Parts: sequence; C-alpha cells; structure tokens
Amino acid sequence: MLKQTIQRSLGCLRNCKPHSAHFSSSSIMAKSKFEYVRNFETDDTCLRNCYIVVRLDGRNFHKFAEQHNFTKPNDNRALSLMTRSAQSVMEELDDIVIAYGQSDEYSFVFKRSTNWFKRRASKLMTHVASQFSSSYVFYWREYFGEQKLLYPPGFDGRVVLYPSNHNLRDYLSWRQADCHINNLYNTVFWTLVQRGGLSTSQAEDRLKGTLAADKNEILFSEFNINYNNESPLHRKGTTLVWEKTDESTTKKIKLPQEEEKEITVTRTRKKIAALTCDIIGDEFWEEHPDILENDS
Ligand SMILES: Nc1nc2c(ncn2[C@@H]2O[C@H](COP(=O)(O)OP(=O)(O)OP(=O)(O)O)[C@@H](O)[C@H]2O)c(=O)[nH]1
Ligand SMILES: [Mg+2]
Ligand SMILES: [Mg+2]
Repeated sequence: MLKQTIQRSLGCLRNCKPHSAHFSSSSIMAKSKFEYVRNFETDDTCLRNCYIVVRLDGRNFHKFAEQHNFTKPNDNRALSLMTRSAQSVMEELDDIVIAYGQSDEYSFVFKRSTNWFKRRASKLMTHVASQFSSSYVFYWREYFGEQKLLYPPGFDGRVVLYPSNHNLRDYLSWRQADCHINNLYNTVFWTLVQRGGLSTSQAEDRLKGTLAADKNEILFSEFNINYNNESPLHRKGTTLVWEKTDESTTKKIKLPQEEEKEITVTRTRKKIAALTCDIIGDEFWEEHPDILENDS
C-alpha cells in the first residue's frame, strides 16, 4: 500500500515541470508526507568550547608506498605532497589554526570557538577529507613528476574533541612522539638492511626488545650516525601555522592641486608557514600565542 502510494507520488513528481508553481497539491502533500525522514538524521554538533581535531590517515599506505616506489624509510616527495595537500585544506576551509602531519597522516585543529558548519562533525570531517584527497591527486605530478599515480588514494577521517589547552597540547605531543618513535625505529631498521646488509627479518630480530638508547647506540657505534643530526622533517614531522607578514607595494596617487606622487602601502597578510620544530615543549607555544584560546 505504502509502496503504491510512493510510486504514484513519484510518478506525479516525475511528470511535473521543475517549476514549483506546477506542483499539484497532492504532490506537495506527498512531499510533506515524506519529509519526516529528515528526522532520521542524527545531531552530530560538536560540544561547545572544545577544540575540534580532524585527523586523516592514508588508507593502506603500506601498499600505496610500495606500489609508488616511495624511498625508505622516508620519501620527501610523499611528505611534501601531504603537506601541500594540508596547506590547501587550511587555505580553503575556515578556522583551522594549526595542522600537524607525519607519515601518511595529518591532524587539523579548528579554533575552539569556530562555528563553521555549525560545528557539525560530519560536515567538518568530510570537507577536510575530500579537500585533502582531491589536492593529493591534483598536486601529485608536481612532486612525483613522471612517476604515475596508479590508482586513486583514499584517506579515512575521525573527529576528536579536546576541552582544554592542556589536552590539545598533549594530543599534538602524542602525535609528534609517535613520529619520533616510528622514525627512530625505521631509521635503524633500514640502516641495518641498506648499509648493514641484514635481511628484513634479521633486522627485525636485531631490534626486538631494544630501547631508544639502544637504537641510538647502534646507529652511532656501527654506522657513525648521530640520530639528532638526521633531518628534522623526519624526526619532528611538519607543523603548519598561520604567520603574519607585511607586504609593501608602491602606489601612485594624485590629489587635486598636487603633483602625482608615489606612496608605500603596507598590508599585513596571513601566510601558511611549514615548520619542522619541536611542539612538545613550551617554546613553540610561547612563540605562537595566537593558536590557543584561553581556558575559561
Ligand atoms: N617507504 C615509505 N613508506 C611510507 C612513507 N610514509 C608512509 N609510508 C607507509 O605508510 C604506512 C602508514 O602506516 P599506517 O597508516 O599505520 O598503515 P596503512 O598501511 O596506511 O594502513 P591503514 O592506515 O590502517 O589503512 C607506513 O607503515 C609505511 O609503510 C614514506 O615516506 N616512505
Ligand atoms: Mg594509513
Ligand atoms: Mg598512518
């Protein structure tokens, strides 16, 4: 019965001309009859006063990296492309105050008081994920040149809310500590394989149960590598922040009864800066006081 009614109403809607004035009263009634389905949508408004973090992570990038010949353990082309895509997210979407990325992931922090998309989690997350994914494909050639993109990459997204500055800083510290732990492991692992001549399973056995100090020691005593001198991009990941820069231009002006003259106009512009510094200690936060809003 219901099916028949729907089919009849749909038939009517199909036959109607697109202009609303041509809808018959029965199709309007049908529309209002269907409208209750709207109530099935769940409210996913993010709690007020919390920082909204969207974290993206590449889907099955272990395979993606293999198939696209990423250099091991770090591929600077891939890392730069991730950062270029994150930059595009920050430029195109409102209210992101800081982003942090490493490996195949990027976290975007929306300002605490944002009201963008009425703080709806699904809107925020899907906009970030789609802008990032399309940018990754769009800018691929700029970083990989002739190396073809073999299939469309995907990124998963999640939303996490942090109610205090302390929690948000701990979140970002956690991601940077993760970068450090993985990079130290990967650096020793691939040094043992590439320079030490070990097979991958031998290198794995060698590193089983070792602590950070042991890994540093292997690098230093066996390969003369001081881990602290390795690229900060690989050790610290990338942090994107807004920086204000003054841009000066000269303009010619002519006032009535005066000679034409040149004046210098200085404008403050916001630009994204990519940093590879420590964000766990206080220094970074003291140098960038605009990122956090007061806890109150
Ligand atoms: N060679 C190389 N591989 C990388 C690089 N960056 C990321 N990867 C690969 O991407 C993987 C990312 O790890 P995960 O996100 O935990 O795993 P995943 O394979 O993406 O799987 P899911 O995220 O669960 O879908 C790493 O384990 C590496 O295999 C890189 O610069 N060079
Ligand atoms: Mg992944
Ligand atoms: Mg990952």
